[in-house]
Amino acid sequence: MSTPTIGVLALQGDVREHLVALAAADALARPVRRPEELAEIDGLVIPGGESTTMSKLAVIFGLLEPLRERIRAGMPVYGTCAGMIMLADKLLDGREDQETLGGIDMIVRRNAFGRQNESFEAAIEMAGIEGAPVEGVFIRAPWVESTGADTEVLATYDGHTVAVRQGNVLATSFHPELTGDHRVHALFVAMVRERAAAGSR
Ligand SMILES: NC(=O)CC[C@H](N)C(=O)O
Repeated sequence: MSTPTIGVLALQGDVREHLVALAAADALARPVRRPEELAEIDGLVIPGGESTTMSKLAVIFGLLEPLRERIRAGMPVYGTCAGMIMLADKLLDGREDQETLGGIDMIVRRNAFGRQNESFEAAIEMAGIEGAPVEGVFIRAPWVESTGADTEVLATYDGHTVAVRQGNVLATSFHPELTGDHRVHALFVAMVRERAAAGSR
């Protein structure tokens, strides 16, 4: 496959950092704000930021249903922090009217680490990432409270699940886009390539 095009949901949050990390991991990266733009991408990153705002803007921009549809149809998606929250089938401690896209059979607790410690860094051993542990940057981060049978736990910290994958959907509580280490983005770009290769077979 030629270089995959990967969108970064650009409603709110640390969009620019993801664009840089994706480009470093050999993808064509572009911001996505409008439903029409979904037709042009092979995969999508949902950045960190504030999930309540992102959810509100996704409704206003008419993106909620189109995004849900693409995820159901198998488009690879990677969510960091607020992005992980957006990918949860079920959410705890969300705002009452907060919508998620879903995509991973898991229950995510919003601001779970935040209650203990607003932000911190920790070395994270993550399945699928070779070599040294990933530097996990946690900022008012969620954790995964429980997962369904088809959801793979890729990493834990302090007994809590902080990285998961279900099929084509990947999520981390932490922010690899802030560290200059592009291995997690490279893992996601490989998922996008695999999916595209399977589709063209
Ligand atoms: N760094 C982050 O993305 C924080 C997530 C934020 N606490 C939320 O609920 O959306």
